[in-house]
Formats: sequence, structure tokens, C-alpha cells
Amino acid sequence: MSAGAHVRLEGLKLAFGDMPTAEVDLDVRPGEIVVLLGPSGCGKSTILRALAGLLTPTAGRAEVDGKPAGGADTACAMVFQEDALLPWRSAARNVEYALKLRGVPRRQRLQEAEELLAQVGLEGFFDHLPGQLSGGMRQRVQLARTLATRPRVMLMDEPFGALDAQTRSEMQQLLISVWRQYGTTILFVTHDVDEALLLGDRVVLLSPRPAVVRGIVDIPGPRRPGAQFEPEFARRRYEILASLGDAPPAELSPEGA
Ligand SMILES: Nc1ncnc2c1ncn2[C@@H]1O[C@H](COP(=O)(O)OP(=O)(O)OP(=O)(O)O)[C@@H](O)[C@H]1O
Repeated sequence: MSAGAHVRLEGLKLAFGDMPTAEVDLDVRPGEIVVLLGPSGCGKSTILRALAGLLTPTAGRAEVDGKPAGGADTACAMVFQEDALLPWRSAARNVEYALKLRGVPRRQRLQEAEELLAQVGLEGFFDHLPGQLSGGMRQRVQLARTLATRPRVMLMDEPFGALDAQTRSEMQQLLISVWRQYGTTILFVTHDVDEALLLGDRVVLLSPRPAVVRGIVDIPGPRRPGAQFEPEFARRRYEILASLGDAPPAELSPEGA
């Protein structure tokens, strides 16, 4: 059985005061990566926050394995663009802290923290403080710390948005390898169509606020570095760009678009 949870948004309505922000139906299979793409301010982060239990729906349901999202046993972890590491704790101590919250006995924590950091490519940096690490390395620590909580759903809000292109590509590949190992369900918000094409099993296209699902694009998934630039992705790219209002003229569309 997959370690990832089944996520279901059913008639989910979210609002700030009298401003409707999202009206969404979506079914995410266990272990699937679903990318949310839509115009700035449409309500993507709000949807993730509802799944993390940080917002209460005005109507409908957000469920994780059939239980209301946000409960202690639904094991959703949020990952943000800005890392939320404790600056006075070393990389290993940051990860250990998450293990402590999970109830891992003290004598096992350091070893498990170091194993997780090694897994994200940070051997040799266990004792570094966040301020002594690059942005990409801090995101690696954050990923290790997230894995330490054994999440069944990762809610990733533009996690790589602040990284340079090379580091971003490395982090995408790291996420893919971690996902292959753990089978976690992932909801991933991005503005980057290439990132969506590389990572997603499906890309959900959202309307301007209030976010409504306008379409869903299935993505073939070799997930090799650069796969998103291969010809079979051209039609999907066109479809996504057209939905975002950025499509090139129809006469330039790829064959079959
Ligand atoms: N705490 C809040 N109180 C009131 N309005 C809010 C609050 N948080 C977000 N909003 C509003 O809700 C709308 C959706 O915000 P949200 O952050 O979900 O959008 P987004 O699609 O993630 O945007 P972006 O792509 O720019 O990050 C925006 O108009 C925003 O101003």
C-alpha cells in the first residue's frame, strides 16, 4: 500500500469575510503529485492552508483519508518558499526537533536526523547553522525536517520559487527521488509551467479568484531531468499556457493542439 493519503476536496468553499476565495472539487489519489497552477492571488495558498487545517471552510469538505483535514492524525506537512528553520539550531538539531515532536526517543534522534540529512545530500553539514548554509541547502534541511514528521501528504507552496535555476532543478530531482522512496501524496503550488510539467501526474488549472477548477491536464511521467522539454509535452504546455491566458497564437500551436 502507498504511504500517501487520499485527499478529497468536495464542494469546498473558502472565504475571507465576504470575499469568496476558492470553490473547489478535487480528488487526489494516494501517492499522486498534483500541481496547482493559476493566476496570482487566485487562492492556491488558501487551498493548501485549508488542507493543513489552518482555515475552516465556509461550506463543503476537505478530507484526508476520509477524515476532516487538519486533525492530528491526518499527517499533512506544509513546505514553504521561505524556510522556517530555527536559526540558532544546527541542521541536525533542526531535524531532531521534528523527531522529538514525533516522539522518537532521545538516543535515536541524532542518528535518524543525520540519516535524513545524508539522504538529502547534506553529509558534512550536520553542525552548520541555517545562516551558514545556502538557500538550496536550507531547503534540503527543510525537506529532511519535513520527512522526519513522516507526512502522508506534503503541501508545498512554491517551495523552490526563490532558488536559482540550477539549484531549483537539483531540488526538483531530489523531491522526485524522495517521492519515489516514500510514496507521499503531494499538492504542489507553482507559477512555473516547466516545473508543473516535470513534477505533476496532473496539473490542475485554476481560474482567477475565487479559484475554481477550470481544467485538469494529465502529464505523462518519465520525470527525467529535462523531460518537460520533449515533444510529447508540447501540447500540454500549450493547453496550460492557453488556460493562463499566455498562449502563443493558434497558428503556432503544436500539431494536435
Ligand atoms: N488572511 C487573509 N485575510 C484576507 N484575505 C486574504 C488572506 N490571505 C489571503 N487573502 C486573499 O485571498 C486571495 C487568495 O490568496 P492566496 O494567497 O491563496 O493566493 P495565491 O493564488 O496563492 O497567490 P500567489 O500566486 O500570488 O501566491 C488573495 O486575494 C489574498 O489577498
